[in-house]
Amino acid sequence: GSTWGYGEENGPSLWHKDYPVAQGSRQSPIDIVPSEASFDPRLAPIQLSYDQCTSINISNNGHSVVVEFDDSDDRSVIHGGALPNPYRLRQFHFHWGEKGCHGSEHTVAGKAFVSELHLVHWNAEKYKTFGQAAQEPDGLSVLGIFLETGDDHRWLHKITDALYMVKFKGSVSDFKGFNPKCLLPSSLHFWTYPGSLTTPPLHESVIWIVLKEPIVVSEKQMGKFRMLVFNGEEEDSRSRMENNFRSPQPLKGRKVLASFK
Ligand SMILES: NS(=O)(=O)c1ccc(C(=O)NCc2ccc(F)cc2)cc1
Ligand SMILES: [Zn+2]
Repeated sequence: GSTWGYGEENGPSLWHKDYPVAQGSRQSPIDIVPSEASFDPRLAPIQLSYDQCTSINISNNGHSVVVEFDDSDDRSVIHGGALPNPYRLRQFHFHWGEKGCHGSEHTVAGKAFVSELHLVHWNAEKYKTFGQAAQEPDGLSVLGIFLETGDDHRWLHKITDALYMVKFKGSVSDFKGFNPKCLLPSSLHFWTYPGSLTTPPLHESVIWIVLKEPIVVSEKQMGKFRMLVFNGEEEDSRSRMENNFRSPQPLKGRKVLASFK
């Protein structure tokens, strides 16, 4: 089909036809091999200054569920790691699999998790707009957090309770007062490497920061993500939103740095 997706006809293995950078030298996600990552003591700890963050809405963009933030000033930023300066929080979204299967994008020594949360930030100190930053090698930074199944996550229900309002592609709903700090694991130990957007246009503009420690959510909570659909309300093709992940891409000589021994 004309637009990209995760199906047989428009999925990741076909994206290179419209987006040749799909076969580039710094594509994401990757398989992170801890034993081959280099501990770098110069990496600053990750700091998330999200206390003044302003969430605006939650929406279904036909590929994932996205919570957007007001990024008109530096009220919510990430800094540390290998970042040259603070990067502004713009949105977060998830990637997940089907029931009982894996759905993360990054893997750790070949192990995939049930889902992966991406907190997307951009270098507003250097670039005027997100769109411009998204085309620059140091323009974006995405914080990746793995989700594994176990007990209910005490705060994730704030998101899963809102999913029924954005079942169909193109639906948007108010979503104010949500601080994603509640979705962080206890340790901010991370790996970092230069990569790309994991969906088209696949721009090679992301400094990835992937947390080692997953957060725990219940299978029931994950099930609520799977009641979303890729299609719009008026379309007759009904397809459950699941397996919206790209698989690991070639490392092509990149070095993965670790913030911990
Ligand atoms: N899964 S991920 O975290 O890697 C990811 C993050 C953001 C985007 C995005 O903003 N796309 C729209 C877009 C892309 C480039 C632009 F220039 C403008 C909008 C895509 C993928
Ligand atoms: Zn993502």
